[in-house]
Amino acid sequence: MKTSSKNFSTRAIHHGYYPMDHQGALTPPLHLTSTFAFDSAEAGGEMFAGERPGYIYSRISNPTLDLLEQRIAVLEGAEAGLALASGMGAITAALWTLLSPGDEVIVDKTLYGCTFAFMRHGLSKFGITITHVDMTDPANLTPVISEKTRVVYFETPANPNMRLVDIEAISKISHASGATVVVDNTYATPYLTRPIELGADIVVHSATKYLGGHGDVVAGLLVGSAEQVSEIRMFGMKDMTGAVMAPFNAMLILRGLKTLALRMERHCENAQKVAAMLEASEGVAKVHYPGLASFEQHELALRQMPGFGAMIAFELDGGIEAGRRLMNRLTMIGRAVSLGDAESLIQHPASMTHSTYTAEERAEHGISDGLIRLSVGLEDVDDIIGDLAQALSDDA
Ligand SMILES: C/C=C(/N=C/c1c(COP(=O)(O)O)cnc(C)c1O)C(=O)O
Repeated sequence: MKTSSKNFSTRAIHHGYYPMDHQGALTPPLHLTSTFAFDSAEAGGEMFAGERPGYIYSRISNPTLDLLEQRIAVLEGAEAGLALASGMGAITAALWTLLSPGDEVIVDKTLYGCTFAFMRHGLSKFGITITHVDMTDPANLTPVISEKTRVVYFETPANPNMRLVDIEAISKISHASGATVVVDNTYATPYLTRPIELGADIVVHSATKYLGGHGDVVAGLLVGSAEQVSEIRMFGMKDMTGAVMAPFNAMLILRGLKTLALRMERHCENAQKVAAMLEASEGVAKVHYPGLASFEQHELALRQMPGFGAMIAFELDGGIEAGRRLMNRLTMIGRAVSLGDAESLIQHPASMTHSTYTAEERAEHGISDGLIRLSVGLEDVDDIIGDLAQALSDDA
């Protein structure tokens, strides 16, 4: 793996916190408070007016969340960050803030199921036009984007079929037309890709996944310019969604970030071996993993990702029935949605995470009925491979 951004782990562990400012406490204090007292009535009024810094109410800001927001911003190379209740909270708070009736959003052909539902069945109820473009070829964006395009949105790699989007190329075309580029960086994490450094404006995360990394919290994060983040905080989060992260969850994500680099190294190392084993296995029709030479966008993966992540999508010769048999035969790998946990997880997008798409929409958006999604965990890779091999063997 090529080196990631400089001092990534050191910043993930130390940035923004000095123990001697907190009675020497090595671990940052957990501010389990919903509200904050004011020195005086005047001070309170000045804080509400934005004339005096300070904390008012934890639906607006909280010291524990502040530290997490500073850390994710520095790791993503952004000016500012915002902690929210979930990935969907981050996505919806950003888009409710950026969009008004009559605006258009251009999205890639493949999105996580609930993001797709929010765009297609949520925003469209309020006069926002959603247009899907196959962004694997940036040239497809040029004829579609217009002065009405407020946001260009995509995931890279995309959940669940692993499509990559060239962040730099799409950002150039989007900015030439005055659109804001929002990238969902859940699959890659800032350890493998920093969209802001490649020209994107806003990055959103389901921190539930790799950033928390232990399957014990639902959370969201967002980074961007100080101005954009402040606007999303005070409008999209405080008023439009109320999607506030609990301080305890912020502490869990802060802890997850400390080992993110370590975990992504092992996740990637395991996934590369698992992808190679699947590709060589009888009964496996196709494996979609950016680190395989056979991956359609392998060249872009080499250019955009120093490591290829730990998500694999694959299809079996026997279609979904064989896929179900495989999943049901596994003894260690968990049959569960979500991803990025220490535990390896496997699921069937068409009937689970992407069941928000109709069958026609799935076909149109590159989510085949036979596709299986595997989140490669941190177990010993021989055990992951062994579980898959025994589950595949009875079908071979
Ligand atoms: C069950 C959840 C899955 N995903 C979620 C998800 C979200 C939404 O993130 P919250 O679940 O609201 O934290 C946003 N962006 C991406 C690329 C995601 O994969 C899943 O796929 O298995």
